[in-house]
Amino acid sequence: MLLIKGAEIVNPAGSYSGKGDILIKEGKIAAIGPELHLEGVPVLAAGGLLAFPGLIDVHVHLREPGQEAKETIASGTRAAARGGFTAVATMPNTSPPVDRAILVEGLRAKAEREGVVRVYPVACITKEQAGEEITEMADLAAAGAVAFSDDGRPVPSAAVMRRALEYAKMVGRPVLSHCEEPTLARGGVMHEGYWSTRLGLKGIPAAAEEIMVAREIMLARETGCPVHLCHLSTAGSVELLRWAKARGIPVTAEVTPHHLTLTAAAVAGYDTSTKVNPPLRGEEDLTALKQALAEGIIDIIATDHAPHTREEKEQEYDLAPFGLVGLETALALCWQELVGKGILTPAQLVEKMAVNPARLLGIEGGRLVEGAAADLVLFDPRRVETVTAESLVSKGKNTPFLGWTLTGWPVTTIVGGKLVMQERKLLV
Ligand SMILES: NC(=O)N[C@@H](CC(=O)O)C(=O)O
Ligand SMILES: [Zn+2]
Ligand SMILES: [Zn+2]
Repeated sequence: MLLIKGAEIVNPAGSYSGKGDILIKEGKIAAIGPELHLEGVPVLAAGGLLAFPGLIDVHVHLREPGQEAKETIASGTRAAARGGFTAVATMPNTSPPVDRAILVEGLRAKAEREGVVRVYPVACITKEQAGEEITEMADLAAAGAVAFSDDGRPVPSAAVMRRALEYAKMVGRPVLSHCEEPTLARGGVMHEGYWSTRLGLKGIPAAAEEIMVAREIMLARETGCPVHLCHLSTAGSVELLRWAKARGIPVTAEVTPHHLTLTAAAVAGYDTSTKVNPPLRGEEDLTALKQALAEGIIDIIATDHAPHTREEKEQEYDLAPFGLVGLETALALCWQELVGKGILTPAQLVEKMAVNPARLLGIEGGRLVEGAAADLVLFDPRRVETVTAESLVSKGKNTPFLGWTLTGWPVTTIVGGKLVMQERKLLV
C-alpha cells in the first residue's frame, strides 16, 4: 500500500482532477480524491508535484532482437521509466524484423522478464519489411501485436498498402504509417531548403512526406481502416490531416518533441544527432505543428526514440544513420516548450502523451481511476536539470539536446503500483 499525498492531479480522462491523494493497493488505484484519511499506510508526500497518468509512447525503437549494441529492452525501458513513461510500443524494424508471431511472443516474454515498463509490440505490415507480401496479421494480432508498421521505411506500393489496411481492419488493429515517398527522399540527409543549399547537403523535400500522407488518407477513406501517421513534420501534412479529419476519415497523427522544437538550422554544425527521419524542417512547419497540436488536429506526441551507437553516429553527416533518442527528455522538453509557452495546458499535454496513445493502441492506461493499474508519474515543474550524455540511461547518447537546461522533470514513476524511479533515480 502507498498513499500519494497532496499532488496536483492532472487527469483529463479520469475520475478526479485537482489537488488530492491517490491510494495504491495491490498494484491498482484503490482510491483517488481530494483528501484520503488512512492510518498506518506509508505516505509519499507529493506537495508541489503534479501527478499524471503514466505516459505512453506509441513510437519507440528498443532494437531487440538483434541490435543490442544500440539499445536493449532493459536499457530502453529504464530510459522510458526515467522519462515518466509507464508503457511503450516498440517498432519492428529490428533484425530480424518482427514479422512472425513467434517473434512477437519472444519480445513479450523478454519484456516480461527484463522490462521496467510495459512493452507493446508493433509487428510488420509486410514480410521482412520488404513492401511486397503482407504478414500473417491475424496470427500477429493473436500473439499480442497492438498495431502494424513498416516504420523505418514506407510501404512503396499503394496497392500493397490498400490490401494491408483491409486485413488490419479485419483484425482490428491500426496501421502506423511512416510517410516517405522513396523516389523523392532518396539520397537526402536533411530538409530541402535554405540550409541544405547553404551546407551542401542533399535535401528531402516536404512533398516526400506530404504525397504519402495524402495517399494514406485516401486509403483510410476507401478501406475504413484507421491509419495513424507517424512523426509528421510539415505544414502541408497538417493541412491534409485537417482536411481528412473534417471529413471524418479515420486518421490520427503524432509529432515528436524534436520536430516541435528544432529547425533545419540545427544541422549547421553537422552534429549527426540532428540527422533524423523525417528531417528537422522550417520555422513555418514548427508553427503549423504546434497550432495543430493545440487544436487537436495532431493527437499524440511520440518520441520516435531511435538509439544508435557512438561509432555509427561518429561518421560524416552523409553516412551516419537517421535517428535520435528521446525518451528521457520528451516530457521536460514538452513541458518547457509547450506548456511553458502557453501552447498546451497541462491537461492537453497529458491527453497527447497518455490518453490518446492508450486510445490509439486500444490498451489500458491513460487515466487514473479506481480499479485501474497504478501506472503514474509525479512531475516537479520547478526542477532544473541539464541534459548530459552521462545522465542518460539509454545506450543511445545521440540527442541534439545535450547541454540544454530544462525546467520541469518527472521525479517518480510507478508501474503497476511498483516504484521504478524515485527522485530521478531508477530503483530497478
Ligand atoms: N526516425 C529515424 O530517423 N530513425 C528510425 C526509423 C524511423 O522512425 O523511421 C530508426 O529506426 O532509427
Ligand atoms: Zn519512421
Ligand atoms: Zn521510428
